[in-house]
Amino acid sequence: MLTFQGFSKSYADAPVLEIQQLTVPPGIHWVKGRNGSGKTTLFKVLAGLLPYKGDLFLNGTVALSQQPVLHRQHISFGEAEPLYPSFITGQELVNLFAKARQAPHGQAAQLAKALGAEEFLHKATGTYSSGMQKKLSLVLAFLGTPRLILLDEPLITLDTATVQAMYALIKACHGQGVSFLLTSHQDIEMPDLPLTATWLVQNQMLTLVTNA
Ligand SMILES: Nc1ncnc2c1ncn2[C@@H]1O[C@H](COP(=O)(O)OP(=O)(O)OP(=O)(O)O)[C@@H](O)[C@H]1O
Repeated sequence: MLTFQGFSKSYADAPVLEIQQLTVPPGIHWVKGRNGSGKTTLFKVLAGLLPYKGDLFLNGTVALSQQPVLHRQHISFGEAEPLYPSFITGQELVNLFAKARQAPHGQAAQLAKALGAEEFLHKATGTYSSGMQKKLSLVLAFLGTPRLILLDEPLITLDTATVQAMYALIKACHGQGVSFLLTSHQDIEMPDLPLTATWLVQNQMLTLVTNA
């Protein structure tokens, strides 16, 4: 699903990630690592938000650095602590993302309903609680037809019902061939999620810990 070749990421002269050759297969992957190990940096690179060296391929063919439009259509990213311009409404953001990602008709409303966001999307995001911002970020992450969804700390600030709704969405998308990379500091039980593998970001590398 995701192939790294001679990949590295540094901030100024400080190396954070160095992955010479690695292929992550399709599926649902849990990415673990200590604070500051490089998980968010990895996700931001994969989401096309940060520059890097080397090559990254999605499904063997899409070279992410050379096909930025396809890249953003195929990989979406839900940030750990999303922040939006306070004056814009959730619905305006949803409409923007739906258009940019060519989301199927009706998908945005379905996602908003499933994640319990429909009752507040008409309000400006500056009025949202952190849980409401998180729900909006999940709606945006699932919009369109991404092949890989990156969810950084998806559990933080979500209530129990929304966590279950998110698991159901992950499971449904996985059934349609979508892959996921998830991070979490909480050792949570995910009995309903068919986890493919667990990875560790450590010493600048991404290392396989367990195959499910
Ligand atoms: N914008 C930046 N400029 C310089 N260094 C940065 C920047 N962002 C992150 N770093 C550094 O990169 C390293 C990895 O940070 P990153 O945020 O990716 O870690 P993380 O594994 O997501 O951590 P956490 O679990 O605490 O969220 C850290 O040493 C951090 O100080």
